[in-house]
Amino acid sequence: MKDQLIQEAIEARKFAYTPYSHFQVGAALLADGKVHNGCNIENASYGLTNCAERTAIFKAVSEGITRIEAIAVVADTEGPVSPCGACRQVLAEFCDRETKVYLTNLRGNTEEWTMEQLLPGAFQAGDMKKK
Ligand SMILES: O=c1ccn([C@H]2C[C@H](O)[C@@H](CO)O2)c(=O)[nH]1
Ligand SMILES: [Zn+2]
Repeated sequence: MKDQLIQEAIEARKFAYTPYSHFQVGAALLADGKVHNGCNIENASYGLTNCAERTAIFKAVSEGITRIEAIAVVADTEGPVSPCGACRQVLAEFCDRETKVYLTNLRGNTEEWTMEQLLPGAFQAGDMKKK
């Protein structure tokens, strides 16, 4: 599954809309036995850019998934790509602490992280419960 997710992320990356940064990113996640992918989508108002990870997550959630089983992210970086803080927080909403996150690049340098390693002590819904 790891290799399939990476391959699907590489494919999705080709659709990245990046006229400003020219930095293409792809992501692919497994949920309920199905793979959902996404690419980064930039905007002339730069701050409205949506990263590949969040595109894949939002696409999957809008098709009814509730938990992510694994996710791969790829870019043409020196080492494995490193997801931004916003994406780490959004991932934390739909991943368990032990969910595998495969970070890689086009040269095949791959690291396996867990959600807990990616965002230790993430703020989650349960934290809003009053004692
Ligand atoms: O993990 C990452 C890091 C960056 N980007 C995008 C956002 C922007 O389009 C471009 C440069 O930051 O890369 C992602 O999609 N995912
Ligand atoms: Zn991001």
